Amino acid sequence: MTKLDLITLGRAAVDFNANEINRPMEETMTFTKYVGGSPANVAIGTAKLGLNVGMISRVSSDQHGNFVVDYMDRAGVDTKYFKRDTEGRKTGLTFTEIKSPEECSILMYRDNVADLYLSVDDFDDDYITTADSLLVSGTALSQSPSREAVFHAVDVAKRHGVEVIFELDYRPYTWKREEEKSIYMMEIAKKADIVLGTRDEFDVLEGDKGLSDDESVKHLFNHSPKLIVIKHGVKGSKAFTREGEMIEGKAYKTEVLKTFGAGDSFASGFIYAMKKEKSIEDALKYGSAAASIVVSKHSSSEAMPTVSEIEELIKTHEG
Ligand SMILES: Nc1ncnc2c1ncn2[C@@H]1O[C@H](COP(=O)(O)OP(=O)(O)OP(=O)(O)O)[C@@H](O)[C@H]1O
Ligand SMILES: O=C(O)C[C@@H](O)[C@H](O)C(=O)CO
Repeated sequence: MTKLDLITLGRAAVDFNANEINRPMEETMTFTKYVGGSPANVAIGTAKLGLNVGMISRVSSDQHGNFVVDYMDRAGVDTKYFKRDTEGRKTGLTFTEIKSPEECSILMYRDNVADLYLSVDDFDDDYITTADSLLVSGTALSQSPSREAVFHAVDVAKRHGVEVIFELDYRPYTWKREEEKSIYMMEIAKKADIVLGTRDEFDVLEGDKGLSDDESVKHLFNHSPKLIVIKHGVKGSKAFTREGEMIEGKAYKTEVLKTFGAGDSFASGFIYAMKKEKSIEDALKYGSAAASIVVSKHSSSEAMPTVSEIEELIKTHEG
C-alpha cells in the first residue's frame, strides 16, 4: 500500500454558501454548492498542498454522496474508505449566511447523518498503519457508532506509531447530551500527539472551567500531547510545546468575505508545514496565511490555496 502522509476521519458533507452576501439567510435566494465538513476540508486542503492524503468517512447512497466522493477523488484524496450508507441516512448539509464580514453563521442539517454511522467495520486497521498521521475530528465523537470508530482508529494509530492529530472541531448541533462532550473529547485529547482548537473549543473540552491557555496546556501535557495549538480568531494563535515553549502566530490582514473556513485552512497549512519539517513558527505562518486566503474567498474547500499562494502571501507581509 502507498504510504500516506495523512488520513482524516469524520464527516464529509455539502456546504451551500450564500451567493447574496450581506444579507440574512431568510432573504438569500441562491447558494453555491461545495464539498464541506471540517475533516473533508482538511483532506482537500492538504492534498492541494501536495500531501498524500486519504479520508475515512461514510456518505449517503445518493446524488449528494456521489458529488462528495467525485470531488474528493478529483482533489486527489484517496476515497477507498468512503463507505456508502445503505440504510437511507443522508449526507449532512450546511447552509451559510454572510450578513457581513463580521457576522457569518452556519446552519447545519445533520439529523440522522451518514457520517455519524461510520463504524469500526467500515475500514481496515492496516489502512491506518500506512499513514504518517491520523487526524480525527471532535464532531465524530458526538454519537455512536462513529464515536467508537474514532476510539478504535486512535488506538490502532497509537499501537503502530502513527501520529494522532485531534482537531477539536466542536459543532453544538450534533451533541445530544451536554455532559458527554467534555468526557469523550478529553479522552481523545489525552491520547493525541497534537491538539488543535479555538479557545472556545478548549473551554468545551475542559467542561467550561474558564481556564487560561497556560492552564489548559499544563493539564494536557501530563498526558500524550507534545504540541498544542490554541486559536484566537483574528487575534492569531499560540502553539505550546511539551518542552515549555510558547510560539505566537499572527493573523494576516485581508479583505474578509466570510469568517468560516478559517479553522480548516489553518489546519491544512499548519499540518503541511509540519510534514515538511518546518519550524513551529513557520507552521503557524503557513496556517495563518492559508486561513487569510480562504476567508477572503467564497468557499471553505474549493478556496484552499496552493503552496506558492501561501508562500507569496507570507513574503508580501514580511517584505
Ligand atoms: N478575519 C480573519 N482575517 C485573517 N485571518 C483570520 C481571520 N479569522 C481567522 N483567521 C486566521 O485563521 C486562524 C483560525 O481562525 P479561528 O480561530 O477563527 O478558527 P476556527 O474558529 O476554527 O475557524 P472556523 O470559523 O472555520 O470554525 C486564526 O488563527 C487566524 O490566523
Ligand atoms: O465543518 C462543516 O461541516 C462546515 C464547513 O464545511 C464549513 O464550511 C465551515 O464552517 C468551515 O469552518
